[in-house]
Amino acid sequence: MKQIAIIGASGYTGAQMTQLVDTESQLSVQGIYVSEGSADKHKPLSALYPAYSHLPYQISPLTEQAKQLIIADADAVVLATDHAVSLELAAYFYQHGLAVFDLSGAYRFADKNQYPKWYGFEHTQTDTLNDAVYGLAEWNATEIAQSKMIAVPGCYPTASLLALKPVAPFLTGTLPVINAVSGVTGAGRKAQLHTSFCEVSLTPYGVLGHRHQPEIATHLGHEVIFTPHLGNFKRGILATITVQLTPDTTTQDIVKAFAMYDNSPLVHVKHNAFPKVDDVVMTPQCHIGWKYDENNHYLVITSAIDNLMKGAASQGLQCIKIHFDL
Ligand SMILES: NC(=O)C1=CN([C@@H]2O[C@H](COP(=O)(O)OP(=O)(O)OC[C@H]3O[C@@H](n4cnc5c(N)ncnc54)[C@H](OP(=O)(O)O)[C@@H]3O)[C@@H](O)[C@H]2O)C=CC1
Ligand SMILES: CC(=O)N[C@@H](CCC(=O)OP(=O)(O)O)C(=O)O
Repeated sequence: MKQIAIIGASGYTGAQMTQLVDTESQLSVQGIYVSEGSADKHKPLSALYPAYSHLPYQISPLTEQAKQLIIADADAVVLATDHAVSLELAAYFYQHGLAVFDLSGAYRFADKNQYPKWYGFEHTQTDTLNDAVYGLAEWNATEIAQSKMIAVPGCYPTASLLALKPVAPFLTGTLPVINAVSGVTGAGRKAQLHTSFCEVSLTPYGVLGHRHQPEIATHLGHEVIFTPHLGNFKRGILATITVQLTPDTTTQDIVKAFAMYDNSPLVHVKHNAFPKVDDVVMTPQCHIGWKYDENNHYLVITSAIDNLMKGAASQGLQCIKIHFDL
């Protein structure tokens, strides 16, 4: 039995992670935590999320004493916290010998020079960063098994990379264009004006400047144009990607490329049929649909995930299971 501590458990991804770990027979929740000064400390999780009334967990403040207890009792820590919070906590628990599964972006770039521009901080934890691997579960299982420092990918990068990586060998100099729409839970639980009910209306944001553009480009090995949109629904991401392939690429080449997912139970690929967000909401799955025009060599791929599941918590759980060989 592996003991998992979940930090940031009152937030959307942390609460989802708690529910997922609770259902696993070989995993146990060591404890669930928020910041020391949190308004939610000492509350039962079910007080925040009545849907989790069957879960017995009480939220604890992450005091010095709680950290010592985690180090003594837990095998792994899930960080469902803001990037700047994860930056410090990941290094702290990793250096104390625990496996760390960080849902934030604090360890997703190997190059520390990327962080000031995209995350607004200097990466001060270079020893831990050097050992970090990117937890794209279907692609990096060997690395995830071998390292105790796993940077779980972002939600948009997960949807985009699962769709694009199989066809990477056929890309040309023309940049793939990714248009993606996310549900509002993607922005987290804390109140913000732009995610309040009366303000949300389908719109692009972060145009030519979102931090997931370099994350996708880095882990694809090819520059991309990425435009995220906020949609007026709670959960889910739909990314539609248009890409020009080399002139000798055939439909059969693409069929073969996506066949790499034939043994991946969580990725479903269809030719000439496209997914809907509702097909994947509340599931750990990624659904991909594609169509190719052999005359102009343009491929359109659509990828759908639940941002809190395959885009965060359930991919984190996949990484935990790969890492501990469960
Ligand atoms: N939402 C999504 O779809 C996705 C989110 N992510 C990433 O996952 C992380 C969590 O996101 P999300 O769940 O949406 O965020 P939320 O804002 O919903 O939750 C953040 C959690 O962190 C806690 N927290 C804040 N400061 C500290 C601290 N110093 N110590 C311990 N706990 C702290 C908060 O509680 P309190 O403030 O009360 O202490 C809360 O429980 C972020 O890095 C995000 O970028 C990644 C993929 C998808
Ligand atoms: C709708 C919305 O606001 N989405 C978030 C992405 C959430 C996510 O994936 O966070 P990471 O940065 O940890 O990957 C955003 O665009 O910032």
